[in-house]
Amino acid sequence: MSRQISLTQYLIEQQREHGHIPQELRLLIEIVARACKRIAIAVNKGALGDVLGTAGSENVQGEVQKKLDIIANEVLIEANEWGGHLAAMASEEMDGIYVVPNRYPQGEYLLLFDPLDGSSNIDVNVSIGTIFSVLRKVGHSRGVAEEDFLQPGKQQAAAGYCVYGPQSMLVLTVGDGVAVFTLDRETGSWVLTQEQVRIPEDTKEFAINMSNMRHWAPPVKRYIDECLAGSTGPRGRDFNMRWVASMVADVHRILTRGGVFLYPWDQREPDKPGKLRLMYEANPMAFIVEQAGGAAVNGSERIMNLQPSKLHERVAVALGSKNEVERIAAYHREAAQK
Ligand SMILES: O=P(O)(O)OC[C@H]1O[C@](O)(COP(=O)(O)O)[C@@H](O)[C@@H]1O
Ligand SMILES: [Mg+2]
Ligand SMILES: [Mg+2]
Repeated sequence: MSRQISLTQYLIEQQREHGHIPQELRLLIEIVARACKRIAIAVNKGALGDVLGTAGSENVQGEVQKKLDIIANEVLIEANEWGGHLAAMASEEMDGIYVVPNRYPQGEYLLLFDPLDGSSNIDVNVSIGTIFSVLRKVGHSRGVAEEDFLQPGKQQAAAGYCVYGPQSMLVLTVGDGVAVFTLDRETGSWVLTQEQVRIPEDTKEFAINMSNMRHWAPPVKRYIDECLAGSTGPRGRDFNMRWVASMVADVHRILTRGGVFLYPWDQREPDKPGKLRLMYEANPMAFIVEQAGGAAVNGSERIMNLQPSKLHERVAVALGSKNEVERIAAYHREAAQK
C-alpha cells in the first residue's frame, strides 16, 4: 500500500515539487479523471441506467457503436470542452477532430481518446476501459487542424487509462513513472494505491487472440509456437495464456504481474497494419508500458517513434515485459533479412 493521497495531491506534487507538469496539464488531467469517474458510474449502473446494448449507428471505422461508446464519448467531450486547457480533441468515435468551440477559452493541449475500450465486453459484464493521450499543440499558428495531432507518441505529455473492473482504477504517466489510483466510491475520489509501477522483464504469460493464428506472419507464428511448445521446446519452460479482448484489461494485467500482449498484422485484411489504433490505443499504452520498464513495438520498430499519417491510423502491437518484446522484435528483424 502506498501513501494515501488523492490524484489532486499527486498532481500538485508533480507540478510544484518535481516540476514535471505545468498547471494547465494538471487541471486537464483532473478533468479527464472526473469524466472517467462519471463513465465508471454509468458502467456500474448497467441495465439500471439503460446503458447496455447497441446504439444502432456505426463509427468512422465501420464498427457498430454501443450505447456506452457514445455516452463515454459525450461525457469526455462535455467535461473537457469548457476547461480552457484544450485546443481540440479526437476520438475513436468521431470521424474528424473536435475543435473547442469559440465560446470557450482555448488552451494549448490536444486530447485523444478511446472513450470505451473493449466494447464487445460491455454487455457481458467483463472489464472495459477508457484510454487517453495528451499532446501539446506544436507551433503558435492560430486555429487547429488534424495535422497538429499527427505527432509521434514520444511527444506525448501525458497518457493514461481507466479500467472499469471489480475496482475502477486510473493509471497515469506524465513521464515520471506510472502511478495507479483506485476510485473510492464512498468519498468519490481517486486515491493513489501504487507508485513507480515496474513490469517484470521476463514473463511466462502471453496474450493474443489465438483464433487468428492461421493468418499471422511468420515471426509472430514462430514466437507463439515456441511459447506453446513449453518446457519441451526451445524456450524450455511452460507458458500460460490470457485474452480478455479489452486492451485495457490485458495491459493492466501485464502492468500488475508481467506478460506480453500482441495484436499483430494478419492476412485477413493485409492492407491494414493491424487492428488497434496508433494514436489513442497503442501510443498511450506504449508510453505507460515504457514508463513501467517494459517495451512496445509494432514488430521491429518502437511504437512511440512512428510518425502518424492520419488520425485513425492502425498499427500492429507487441508490448509488455521487456525481454519478451525484444525477442519478438528480433524475430521480426531476422525475418525481414531473409
Ligand atoms: O475481438 P478481438 O479481435 O480479439 O479484438 C480485441 C481487441 O479489440 C479492442 O476491443 C478494440 O477496442 P474497441 O472496443 O475500442 O474497439 C481491444 O481493446 C482488444 O484488444
Ligand atoms: Mg479500443
Ligand atoms: Mg473503443
